[in-house]
Parts: sequence; structure tokens; C-alpha cells
Amino acid sequence: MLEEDMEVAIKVVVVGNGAVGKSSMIQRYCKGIFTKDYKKTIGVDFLERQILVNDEDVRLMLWDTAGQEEFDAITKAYYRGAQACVLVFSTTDRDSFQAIDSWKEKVEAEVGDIPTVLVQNKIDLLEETVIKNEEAEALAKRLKLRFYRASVKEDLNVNEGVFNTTSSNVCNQSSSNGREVITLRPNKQRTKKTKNPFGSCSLL
Ligand SMILES: Nc1nc2c(ncn2[C@@H]2O[C@H](COP(=O)(O)OP(=O)(O)OP(=O)(O)O)[C@@H](O)[C@H]2O)c(=O)[nH]1
Repeated sequence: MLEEDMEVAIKVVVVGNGAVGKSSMIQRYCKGIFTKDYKKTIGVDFLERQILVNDEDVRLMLWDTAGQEEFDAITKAYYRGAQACVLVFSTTDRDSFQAIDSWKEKVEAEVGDIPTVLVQNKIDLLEETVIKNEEAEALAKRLKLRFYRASVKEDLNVNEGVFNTTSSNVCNQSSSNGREVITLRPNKQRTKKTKNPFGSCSLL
């Protein structure tokens, strides 16, 4: 296939316990909306958004995985090929915080060590928090992860924070260690060539 016929795509998996806000986070980023209703994800779901890398369009493909353990067998098949991971827990759910190690291990078991960020969602509910700031920061430090406090509801830190940073991490890691992050797909409209699309990154 000619280089002109290729496009770049980054696959990101969003994982964490049920009801921590994974689907909401992806919807906020890709569609700019928030809904109060809780609709449990069955298996996996998928949305995408275009970002700009070195003036080249890149497709950020966000895989929304079910938080319920009953779907583990299905969801882990979808971790394969992921180039980045967003680990999410909720301010009001201690179990979701304690489960982060196990989620990280599940993803690592399928795809190894990929750029990952840790997100504490629902910080609009801080008055109901069941997790101390120091605990969350200690977890991020121990796992060596960049840590974000976010509120999908209030639209805090989702766009500029979580997803744009995740994309940058993938880009930077790619340019520093030569790891392959490019998925090739037929794209007949494309004519421009780039030798190193991840040399530096800028996001829309
Ligand atoms: N207050 C508040 N509620 C939120 C926030 N983000 C999500 N929610 C609510 O939390 C509930 C669960 O959100 P989902 O996005 O469905 O959670 P999920 O992690 O995808 O859940 P599963 O599909 O079961 O894995 C919904 O009622 C959302 O409206 C937030 O930042 N603040």
C-alpha cells in the first residue's frame, strides 16, 4: 500500500469499575454532552474523534469497556492493540479506587506497558468523597502514572487533561523510542506524506 493511502489512528482503552463515568467521559470528549442517566455498558462500545498531529489528521479511537466483572472475558479481547490506557475511579466509590491495580494488571496482561493516565472522576462530588487526596496521589506515584482529577459533569479536565495528554504521551513515546503507533487504513483522499508524523504533536 502506498504511503499516500494510509492514515494514522491511536487506540485508547478506558477502563475501571462500573458507574465511575467511563462512557460519560468518552461522550463528553467526542460529542460534548453529559447525561445524568446511567446505562450500563454491555461488553464494549466505541467512539472516535479527530485530532491534529503535525498538521496531519489522526483518529483517536476510544474504546469504552464495561466495568462489571461479568464482561471481563469480552472486554479483554478489546484491549489488544491498544496504544494508551485511561484508568478511571470515582470520588464516591472506594471499591473503584481499590480496583485500579487490578485493572492496570488486566490491561498489561494483554498489551504490556503502554502510556497510561489515572483519573479520579466526579470531583464535583468532593463533599461526599471517600478517598483522601493523599491516597490518590500516593497511588499515582506508586504506579508512576500522571494523575488527573476530573468532572465529566462540570466538564473539568476531560478534554485538555485526560485525552489530549494521553494522545501526547503516545506521540512522545513513539518519537522517543520508535514504538509503532500507526494503524494503516485505506484513505484514498490523503495525498500528503510525512516521514515522522510523531516528531512533535499538537492537538486540536
Ligand atoms: N456527579 C457526577 N456524575 C457523573 C460524572 N460522570 C458520570 N456521572 C454519572 O455516573 C453514572 C455512571 O456513568 P457511566 O458513564 O455510565 O459509567 P461507566 O463507568 O461507563 O459504567 P459501566 O458502563 O457500568 O462500566 C451516570 O449516572 C453518570 O451521569 C461526574 O463527573 N459527576
